[in-house]
Amino acid sequence: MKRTAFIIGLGLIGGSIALAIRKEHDVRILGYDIHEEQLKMAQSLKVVDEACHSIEEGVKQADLIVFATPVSITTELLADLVHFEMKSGAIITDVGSTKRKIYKQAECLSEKGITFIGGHPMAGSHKSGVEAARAHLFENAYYIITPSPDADARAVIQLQNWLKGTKATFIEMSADQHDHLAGAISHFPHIVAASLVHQVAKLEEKDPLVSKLAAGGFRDITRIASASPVMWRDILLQNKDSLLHLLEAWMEEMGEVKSLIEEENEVDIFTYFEEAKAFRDGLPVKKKGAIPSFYDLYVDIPDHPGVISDVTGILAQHKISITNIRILETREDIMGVLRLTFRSEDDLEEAKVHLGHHMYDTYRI
Ligand SMILES: NC(=O)C1=CN([C@@H]2O[C@H](COP(=O)(O)OP(=O)(O)OC[C@H]3O[C@@H](n4cnc5c(N)ncnc54)[C@H](O)[C@@H]3O)[C@@H](O)[C@H]2O)C=CC1
Ligand SMILES: O=C(O)C(=O)Cc1ccc(O)cc1
Repeated sequence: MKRTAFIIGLGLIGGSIALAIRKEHDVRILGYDIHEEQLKMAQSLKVVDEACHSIEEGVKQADLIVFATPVSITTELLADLVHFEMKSGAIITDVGSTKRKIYKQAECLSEKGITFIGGHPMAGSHKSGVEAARAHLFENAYYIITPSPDADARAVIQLQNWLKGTKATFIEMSADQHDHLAGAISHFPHIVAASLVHQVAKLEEKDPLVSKLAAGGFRDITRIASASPVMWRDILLQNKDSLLHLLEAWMEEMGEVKSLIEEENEVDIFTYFEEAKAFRDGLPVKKKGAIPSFYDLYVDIPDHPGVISDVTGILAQHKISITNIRILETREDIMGVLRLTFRSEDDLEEAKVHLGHHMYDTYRI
């Protein structure tokens, strides 16, 4: 008899987890989503084998239960689990971007002998929905798990075995530490990205040219502002304390930057950027961390007709897929830069070698 996994919430992350589980296990995957069309789509994309019409229906059959709903919903749904029949030895986990409130809510499960181990794959995208789900979404990313101090070590290992198809690196920490760190490197940057977009949107009311000019750096730093507002509303509400501290610290720092500009303090303004650059340049690239797992390779390209098809042709010849391609700069008479995004570190390294053989200069940032 095949083991059964049950995924609740068949969006980007629930779908990607289901695909990653199937890659490594001969398993029956059940799914439930409150939105009928997501459920149907998940079935037609073969992300799940069977659709359940209620959470209770899936829970009683499952060896692994994964909550992949927005964090406020996960918190609510966990409370219902105590009323449901469950297989002995079943493991329950979640993928939410916040952990403290979910961990607190799950205490009522451990009191009943039900195993809950919280989790958060630290990779994803600004896209939503099962159509965007990919088995390799979490490859090389960190996958944080937040077991309670008295969690059964065997259950923690079993969970990692269930999820080994993610090819992520598991790391354990407390829910408090998770929220503190994720607040700084993931949640707070979303507030900043959204605020930058608001600032430009206000300016556009006075000068519509501004959004036409908003290219390059502005687009890069605000990409995450295109993510799901429901998901991010919930994250902010669930990590309120960490985010309020971060906001205070940020406003204080902006006050200091303001003074440096008012005083035209050349030395300290230079140092501000120099120190930020040194820290940013020193962030791990190969070992993917909190920064999501994008494999970007930059290629210097001469301004010459046919150069892009030459680059893509070399990759196609060696059967290397690219997930994204973008020309960052082309002006007359100067070299342009092409940004190629790959699915994995191996693809990127291989591309580097083959492009190098054809005299292309490549680098990572
Ligand atoms: N998007 C990302 O990059 C990442 C998201 N996460 C976390 O993963 C979780 C899911 O996010 P995504 O997959 O991106 O969102 P999504 O919007 O793609 O999927 C969420 C799914 O949950 C379903 N849902 C909502 N309420 C429900 C309910 N009451 N019962 C059953 N299903 C319900 C929705 O219909 C939707 O299909 C969130 O907790 C998020 O914090 C974690 C890592 C990365
Ligand atoms: O789109 C991006 O780069 C992200 O920031 C993805 C992301 C979103 C939420 C998470 O909890 C983890 C990763």
